[in-house]
Amino acid sequence: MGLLEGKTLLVTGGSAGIGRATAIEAARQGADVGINYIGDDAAADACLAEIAALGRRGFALKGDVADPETARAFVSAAVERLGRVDIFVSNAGICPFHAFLDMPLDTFERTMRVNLHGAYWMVQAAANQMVAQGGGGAIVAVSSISALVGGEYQTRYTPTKAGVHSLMQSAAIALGRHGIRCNSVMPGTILTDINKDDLADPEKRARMAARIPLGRLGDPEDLAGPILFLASDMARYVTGAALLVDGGAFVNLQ
Ligand SMILES: NC(=O)C1=CN([C@@H]2O[C@H](COP(=O)(O)OP(=O)(O)OC[C@H]3O[C@@H](n4cnc5c(N)ncnc54)[C@H](OP(=O)(O)O)[C@@H]3O)[C@@H](O)[C@H]2O)C=CC1
Ligand SMILES: C[C@H](O)[C@@H]1OC(=O)[C@H](O)[C@@H]1O
Repeated sequence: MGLLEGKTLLVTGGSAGIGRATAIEAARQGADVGINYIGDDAAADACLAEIAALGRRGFALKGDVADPETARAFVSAAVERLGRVDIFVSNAGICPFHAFLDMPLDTFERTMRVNLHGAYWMVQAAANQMVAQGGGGAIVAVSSISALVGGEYQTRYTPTKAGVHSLMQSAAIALGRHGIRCNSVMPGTILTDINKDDLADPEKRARMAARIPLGRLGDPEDLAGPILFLASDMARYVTGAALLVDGGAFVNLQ
């Protein structure tokens, strides 16, 4: 029997990278799965096909997480298609690399709106559904090692990841009385589309890899287990926690 047998799980940014790996592993573990994405219809369809091949129900909702209306639509679609929301994974995010001193206003605002505002409205919509249906629930947000350490070209990104971590801590307090647990994962450097341009520089890629005691950059599938553990009943007494999933990069000072 799978870890998530009989549960329903929603994940934002489920068409690619960490969200996609999480969606597919959740289906493998017995969950029905709804994914949100913003643009890549073919990738969303491919993910749904994998969920169906695992014998689970799935649906996709296209929409921008920065728009609070997308959160309401995603949760409504989940109730209509899957009946309820047991687990919510807030994952969608962007990271346009740019220098600090000439940061364009629109790059700053877009990153805040997608990564932080988007997580806030999505988590609130999912929590309202969990409270209304009863029986508790689990919320996992994808924060980052970047909540704890900086990046020269990530000055509008790292505060959003610290904000997501903080949101899970406060939501854990607000929702504990409803039996809803809220935790975050903090990935290190994971090979996905979000950083393929940045890591195309072989020198930077080698420098990032050299910092990792486990000897390699991460793959999206490395996150699925930790996310789904926190989402599962095996973590029933864990809330307000943050789990680094970075191959040991953070602790490697010297
Ligand atoms: N990769 C890494 O090294 C790390 C990533 N993270 C975090 O992990 C999360 C996932 O990143 P990752 O898997 O690498 O990224 P990817 O670029 O591989 O995937 C991003 C996903 O989010 C979707 N998406 C992007 N913008 C929006 C939006 N405005 N509304 C709805 N969906 C959106 C994309 O949809 P579509 O396919 O349609 O474009 C896609 O499904 C992010 O929050 C990121 O900050 C944290 C630490 C490290
Ligand atoms: C996109 C970056 O490569 C990635 O994003 C994060 O949150 C990590 O800290 C990496 O810098």
